[in-house]
Amino acid sequence: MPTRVTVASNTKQSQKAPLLIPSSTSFDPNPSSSCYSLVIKTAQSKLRLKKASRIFVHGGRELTTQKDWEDVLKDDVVLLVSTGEGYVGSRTEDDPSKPGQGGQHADANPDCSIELLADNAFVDTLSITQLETTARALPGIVHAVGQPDLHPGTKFPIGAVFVSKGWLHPPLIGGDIGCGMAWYKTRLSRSQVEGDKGRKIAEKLRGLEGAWRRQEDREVWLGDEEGKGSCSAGEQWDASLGTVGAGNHFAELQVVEESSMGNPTSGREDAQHELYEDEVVLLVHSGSRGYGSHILKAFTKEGGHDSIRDDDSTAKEYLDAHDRACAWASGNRDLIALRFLACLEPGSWDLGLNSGIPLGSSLSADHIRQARRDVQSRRVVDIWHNNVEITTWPPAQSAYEGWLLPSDSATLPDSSTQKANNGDQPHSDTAALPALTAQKFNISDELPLEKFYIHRKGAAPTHNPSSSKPLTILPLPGSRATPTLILHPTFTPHNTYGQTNALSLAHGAGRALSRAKAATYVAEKYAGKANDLLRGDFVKADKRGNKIAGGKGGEGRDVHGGCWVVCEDKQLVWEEAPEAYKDVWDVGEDLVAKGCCESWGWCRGRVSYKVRKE
Ligand SMILES: Nc1nc2c(ncn2[C@@H]2O[C@H](COP(=O)(O)O)[C@@H](O)[C@H]2O)c(=O)[nH]1
Ligand SMILES: [Mn+2]
Repeated sequence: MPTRVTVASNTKQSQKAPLLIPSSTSFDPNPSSSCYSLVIKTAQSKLRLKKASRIFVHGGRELTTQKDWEDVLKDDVVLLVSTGEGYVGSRTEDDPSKPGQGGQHADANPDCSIELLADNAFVDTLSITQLETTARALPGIVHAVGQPDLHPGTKFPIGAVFVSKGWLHPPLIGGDIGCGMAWYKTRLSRSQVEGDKGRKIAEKLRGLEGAWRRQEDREVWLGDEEGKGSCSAGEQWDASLGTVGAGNHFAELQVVEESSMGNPTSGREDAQHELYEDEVVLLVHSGSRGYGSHILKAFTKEGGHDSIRDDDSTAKEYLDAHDRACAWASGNRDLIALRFLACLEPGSWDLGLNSGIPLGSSLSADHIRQARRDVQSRRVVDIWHNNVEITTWPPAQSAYEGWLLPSDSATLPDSSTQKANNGDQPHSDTAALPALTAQKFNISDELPLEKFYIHRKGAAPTHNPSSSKPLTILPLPGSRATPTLILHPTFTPHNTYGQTNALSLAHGAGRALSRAKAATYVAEKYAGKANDLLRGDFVKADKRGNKIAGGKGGEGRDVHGGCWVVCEDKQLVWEEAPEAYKDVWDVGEDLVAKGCCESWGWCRGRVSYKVRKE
């Protein structure tokens, strides 16, 4: 019987061709009638790899000897042909915790389904290779999704989702466990943040970098309502609670420019979880600061595990630590919001200011808990985009039947019958869930009990993981000077009720340029103008709300539409420039076209806070 294999390009693994290798073909690579020669010829003729010379299998093993071919050649194996370059993808061959044949983990699933949700959005081929190799090489992956914001990471792609069975993969979640985004309503009006007012507000954003209050107070902030448990990580890590952090974390004041959610006076009971035109909101993007990477280190290489079998006791330990970091990150976003609100709405949030209520004064735990409740009463939605979620799989159609179909979008459901959100936990957004669906939605009755794990490596969930109920809206941020779209997740036959997109959406526009490339390109383009790039009047909004950079010859062309940026780290000014990111409208359109969501409006950033050196 001939052996049925796939010959694929090592650098572009989606480029492939089937090949039948006759049983008489020699495993010894030297003769011209060898398996090696046949595969090389196929790569040359079918994949146009004229200089084809080396062959690998997933996991990185190179086929150079007769023994390699004997070990590896079997039906359905994928042979990756290189034109001299090394293996592209994650290597498993050197890792003793990953037994298997031919460098492939025994539980790897080379046939796992892989969806790429990008048609319009630019996607770097390296990220597609990373997506495919990760999906096929890591044990237990059953479905992988490249969101339209997919872009290359150090080893794994960002903007990706991996659903697994039997295995947990802490490195996929990465160090910023629980990173995510939360929107909060403010009482500011559009006119208070537009134009030069934005600059004045940016000036007011001070006292946001240092530690917040005392460790006892932070522990209460991170505690439960009864004061019985707390996700405090200890003083070392809690000291950074309430700070935005470096990289592309930010807290941004935005104006809702367009919304299809009516207006607050239309009597909606659950207006907290919807956004209306002209509202001014605060979008907070931050995670678990140093705490998450401390956890990752403890559970990876030095700790002896990269991927963990879910029946291993370490799996529970990791999940417990992960859940704490997620709760910590959520508490962090709430505290950042409190501190910002204290600057923005003076008088009401004194606990947010380190100078507001003297540290020594007796402050009851109730006072702190009340402040957290008050912040949560402003919270529209809070999501984690770096996390692992336990789920049943695939999503049951019946669970989402009756949920908004695209054609229903004009008529939003009456929320008067919906459960009020007391804001006591993240993701508790059920606002526009139709009463009909709310009654029908009983996930535990419908789904098999097998456990799967959704690993989100920079991807937003479509639902609240605690209740499994769909989220009403969630943010799709572009960059510090481009819009944030308001997405409404959908579950229809078009996206197989959330299976296609692995119950997830893009978490941002995603990088078009690596940090290194952006630093060189943007720094050159705006040489000597780092400070101008932070001015709201240096960039101009086009009709879709995207800003056209002032740049050479266009300096200071515009006054309206700009976002004032606080970023006292020059390197970040370059690395985080809007030019470094994909077009957020392309990303949104791809998700809509794939039936994964509807776009319900957009917000324009007016003041974006990254970092101050104080
Ligand atoms: N509205 C803003 N969006 C921004 C800003 N900086 C980055 N971004 C977007 O957020 C995501 C976050 O990605 P992550 O992988 O770091 O979690 C990123 O893809 C950008 O699209 C900003 O200042 N304002
Ligand atoms: Mn993030």
